[in-house]
Amino acid sequence: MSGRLATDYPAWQKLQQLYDTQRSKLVLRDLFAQDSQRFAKFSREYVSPDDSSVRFLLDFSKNLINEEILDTLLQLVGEAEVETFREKMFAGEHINTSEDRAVLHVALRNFDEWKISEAGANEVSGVLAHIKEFSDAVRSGAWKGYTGKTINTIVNIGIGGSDLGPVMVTEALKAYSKRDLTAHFISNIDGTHLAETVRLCDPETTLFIIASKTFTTQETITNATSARDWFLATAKDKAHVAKHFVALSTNTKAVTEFGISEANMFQFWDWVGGRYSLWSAIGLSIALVIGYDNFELLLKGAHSMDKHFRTAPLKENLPVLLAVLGIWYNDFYGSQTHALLPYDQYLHKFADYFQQGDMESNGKSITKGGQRVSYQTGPIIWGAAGTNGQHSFYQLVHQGTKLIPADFLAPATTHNPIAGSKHHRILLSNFFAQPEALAFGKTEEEVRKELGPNASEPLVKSKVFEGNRPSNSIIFPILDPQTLGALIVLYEHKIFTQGVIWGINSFDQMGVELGKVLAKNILSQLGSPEDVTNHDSSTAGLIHYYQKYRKE
Ligand SMILES: O=P(O)(O)OC[C@H]1O[C@H](O)[C@@H](O)[C@@H](O)[C@@H]1O
Repeated sequence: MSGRLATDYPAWQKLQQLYDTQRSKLVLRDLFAQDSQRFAKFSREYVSPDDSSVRFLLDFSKNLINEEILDTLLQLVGEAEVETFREKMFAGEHINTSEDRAVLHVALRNFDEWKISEAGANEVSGVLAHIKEFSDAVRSGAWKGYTGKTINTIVNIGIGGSDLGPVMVTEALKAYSKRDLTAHFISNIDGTHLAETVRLCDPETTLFIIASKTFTTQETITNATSARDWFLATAKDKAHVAKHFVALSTNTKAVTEFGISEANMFQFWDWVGGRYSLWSAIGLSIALVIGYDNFELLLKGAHSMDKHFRTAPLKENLPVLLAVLGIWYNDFYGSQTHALLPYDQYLHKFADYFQQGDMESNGKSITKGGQRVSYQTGPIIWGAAGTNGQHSFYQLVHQGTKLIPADFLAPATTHNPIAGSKHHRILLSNFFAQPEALAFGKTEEEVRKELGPNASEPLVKSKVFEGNRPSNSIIFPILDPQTLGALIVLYEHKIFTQGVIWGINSFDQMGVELGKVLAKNILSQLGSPEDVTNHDSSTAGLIHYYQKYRKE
């Protein structure tokens, strides 16, 4: 029910009891030793309901759970009415209550399969056709710049959801990219980002894509204006802007005021949240880089996971399973963070992407009913591609004082089988070894045996790995567009499920709005020290120091 506190559910109380009474028995070494069927019980294979070549294995057996705990976690999903809310989302009900909006990113990849009556949902295929037509024209060379040259560079200017999805996906699917089309992404308002990027561009062959749902975001509009100035410094005539600037937005008025014609605007709708927008017109840069057909496959893979989420029983439902495992650590073990650790260089932006996806969605402390929650909500999401992380932060994950649940992801087959796939075998041996080491550690006895009788006590102790650190492992045949689509949606619906259980609105971002307003106020006071008013002494002191030393 909207606004209910998670602690009100009987299953929540039972989970607390289970945690209190069974925690000491939840030792992975013992759990595996006692049950030869543990892997079979706690792993599931996802096979796309639309294309059986798209599949992956989720192994969640290395979690601190038993069947009773899993059943109770799933009971919680039932009591929180996740399935009812899920149907409300798919039906286009306004589940984003604070903004009175539908949450329909699922409609963007629906290919008219499910009937969705919300205004705009029937326009999706038209925008996809526009994306296809335009991306084909640029990629084939038919679209020319103002001097008749072919476009060989695209620059996406956007921030947050209008940047991270395209960045992550174009990196993830680089193996499918058109290698003679270079893609850059400018997001930061720091002029360095723009300056260093345009150094690499030729105005005659560069296409700027201004990506902003609202078309009012200060960073994006400022960057877009400066990019246009840079372009016009060479092109001179404003009429040439039409061949080099397109916009992705819901705000036609602001786009045309900026000087981009409606014909070069790709629409989407207010029911697409920024962090869920890569499936919309915001994905234009993806279609340009990997081609429209591959973009469509990405959407198809996403839709298949929507279907799975909508139809699979809770116990088989992968987003639901990931969600409840997360809740178990976040709310009962007190874990503050969750690591995403892809063993695939192409996925090196995956954790960055879900940092926004998860933390902007579930970083809330007020329920939909307006009550302050008395429990933990969204975790801190972080991570890096393996094996790099192993040589930086894994030490703490293995032997530090914190419990850090982690998801390991890897492809069975690499796109780059160099040295006869030797690299990939080494990579994957690490992908298998790390969860194993985290789960089972190394006992004092094992260390003593290894070091011999003369080893000092402190050395022995320092080499003990307590183990019992939980993880999920996800392994898929190869990172292709459909699989990537499915993996992204796996996490999207995990986030959705958790948000419903916590009773929060996962689809607004009021915390981001405050920062924007405050910065605008300060910007108007930066001129001279007398203008700096209504601040605490710290903020005023910092601004004064800046005013003293700036050179412009
Ligand atoms: O696409 P826009 O409107 O420029 O917004 C960019 C970003 O702005 C804010 O940070 C938030 O609202 C994000 O969710 C959004 O993705």
